[in-house]
Amino acid sequence: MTLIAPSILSANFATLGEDIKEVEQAGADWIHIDVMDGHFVPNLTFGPVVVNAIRPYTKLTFDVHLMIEQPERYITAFAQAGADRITVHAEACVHLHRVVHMIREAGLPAGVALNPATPVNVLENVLDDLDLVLIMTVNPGFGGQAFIPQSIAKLRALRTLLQSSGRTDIHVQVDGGINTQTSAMVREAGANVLVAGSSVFTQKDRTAAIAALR
Ligand SMILES: O=C(CO)[C@@H](O)[C@H](O)COP(=O)(O)O
Ligand SMILES: [Fe+2]
Repeated sequence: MTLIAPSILSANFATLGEDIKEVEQAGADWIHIDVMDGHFVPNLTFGPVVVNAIRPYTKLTFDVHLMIEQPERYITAFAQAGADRITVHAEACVHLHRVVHMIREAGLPAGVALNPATPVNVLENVLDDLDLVLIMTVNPGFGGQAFIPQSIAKLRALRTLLQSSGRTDIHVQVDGGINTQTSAMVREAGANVLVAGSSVFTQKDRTAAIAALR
């Protein structure tokens, strides 16, 4: 089954709670929350205070995508603020194994994200502890960018790695440039969790937008 995770990066920040309720009613499975620090990526968004503020608006899974350096400094704070799962970037962690364990010790499923230029083999030694792999299909930092076509070959390489490791149960998430055209391609290549920002929030009919992606 394909899960759709609207990214609130493309929501209206002045009415964030209402936008979240609206996509929940429109059929969203998870709410994708992009945290950016202006260092790891050239953009700034929000921290645990905002996650805590929007928590009462939905019971949907809060899928927190940390695009920050040294994410280990903030795992506990996001867990306490209401994150249901946390994904960190392999490129942002000197001690990736330790950070993955910190997420699990906070009681949450752990994800690792890979930038477009990072090969899937960096996951080999942490795969046992993962619940999700996020293949970035754009360079992280902004919504509304074009899907990078090489991502398809990378998804296939990930599928081969998961099969050879006996971990076909791991969620394969894609993020960036997912729309009605690219969703079919990434699903065929093995993705089962589709993050979508602009292709959901720019549409008036969000129920139709989510259904079309699924
Ligand atoms: O993590 C990110 C961007 O770095 C995303 O989650 C974006 O929010 C996706 O936006 P669209 O490409 O779907 O507009
Ligand atoms: Fe994201």
